[in-house]
Amino acid sequence: MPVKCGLCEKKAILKRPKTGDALCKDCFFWAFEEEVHKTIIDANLFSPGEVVAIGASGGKDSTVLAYTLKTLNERYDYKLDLILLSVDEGITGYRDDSLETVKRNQQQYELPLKIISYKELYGWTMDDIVKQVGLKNNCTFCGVFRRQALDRGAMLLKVDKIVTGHNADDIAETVIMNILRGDIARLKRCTAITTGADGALPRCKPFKYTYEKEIVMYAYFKKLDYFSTECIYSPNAYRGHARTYIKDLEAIRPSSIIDIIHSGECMAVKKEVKLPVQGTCSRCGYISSQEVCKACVLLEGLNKGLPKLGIGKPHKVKKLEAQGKIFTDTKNPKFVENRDADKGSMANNAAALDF
Ligand SMILES: Nc1ncnc2c1ncn2[C@@H]1O[C@H](COP(=O)(O)OP(=O)(O)OP(=O)(O)O)[C@@H](O)[C@H]1O
Repeated sequence: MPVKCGLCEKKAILKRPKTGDALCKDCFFWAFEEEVHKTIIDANLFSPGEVVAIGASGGKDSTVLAYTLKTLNERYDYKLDLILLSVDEGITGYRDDSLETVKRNQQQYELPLKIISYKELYGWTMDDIVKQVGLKNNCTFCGVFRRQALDRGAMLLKVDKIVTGHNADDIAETVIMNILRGDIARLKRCTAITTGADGALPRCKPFKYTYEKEIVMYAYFKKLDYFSTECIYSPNAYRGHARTYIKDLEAIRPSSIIDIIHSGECMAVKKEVKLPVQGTCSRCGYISSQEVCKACVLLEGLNKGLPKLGIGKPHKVKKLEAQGKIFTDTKNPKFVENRDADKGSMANNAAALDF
């Protein structure tokens, strides 16, 4: 006998990975969207009239996020101005193709789109960077630059908030990775649904409690147009291990993903523990817990042919500084000379974008 939908009389066509409920297509869409709505309302993510940039990579998560936010904005009259914001990292055969998907999404969802590139911001594409640094550490450059590029693009657009498609699996992976690395500062903030509310642009994750498998199912049954190829420059190996571990746990007990997020939320850091203090980068003005932000250090390394600069701990940067190989003190006239000589330096490129 066919299994009936748990919410209506229709035939069930799927079993929800998160709850195990048998549902028909329409009830699944409804349950999925309502859970995201509940997350948004419970966390008070948006206020009427806000301009919200959706970090759009063309992948499944951000495509489903754009579609769901547009649907909910209309259904519940959030009164948000939604904009798609894409970062072009300059990865031939990967990002150029996924950006074509975003351009189609722009037409399909009738949302404005802004594309900002590493080349215009930093003077380097990821293709150039990989040629110089090789495959091993390129994810560090890409991750640091993308984070900042999204903020810079959002500031250009004068938006109030950025939303990204980070889902429950991503957050659970990050909790595990931060535990394994003993990174208390990141552990403390990685489960927050909104970050950066205290200074820079707030960044929200409406899919914080949404399972990746359900996002894939939603995209599949809604026949959404998304790009599904992995980045050609090697997936982040360390995250890959955490991902496999989470998937194994999920297979044994689906609630593991939410349980790990809840555990992360419940962890408290003792008052005595010294945590990095958020300030601003003395070079580019971007938020940083160091005198010079990671993006500027990485960029300086690239421009000086020292690509390993900034990979690893800040004390290594201090050592190079002591040896006179780099200058991170903006008040030091020697540094200014060096910075001005840099081809495509952050300062020059940021100025071109009116930052
Ligand atoms: N190039 C980009 N431009 C704009 N936003 C991006 C870009 N890359 C990632 N993001 C944002 O960061 C989120 C997490 O990115 P991640 O690289 O982990 O990819 P993902 O989990 O495969 O997500 P997606 O399926 O949306 O690509 C994305 O959902 C998106 O909102």
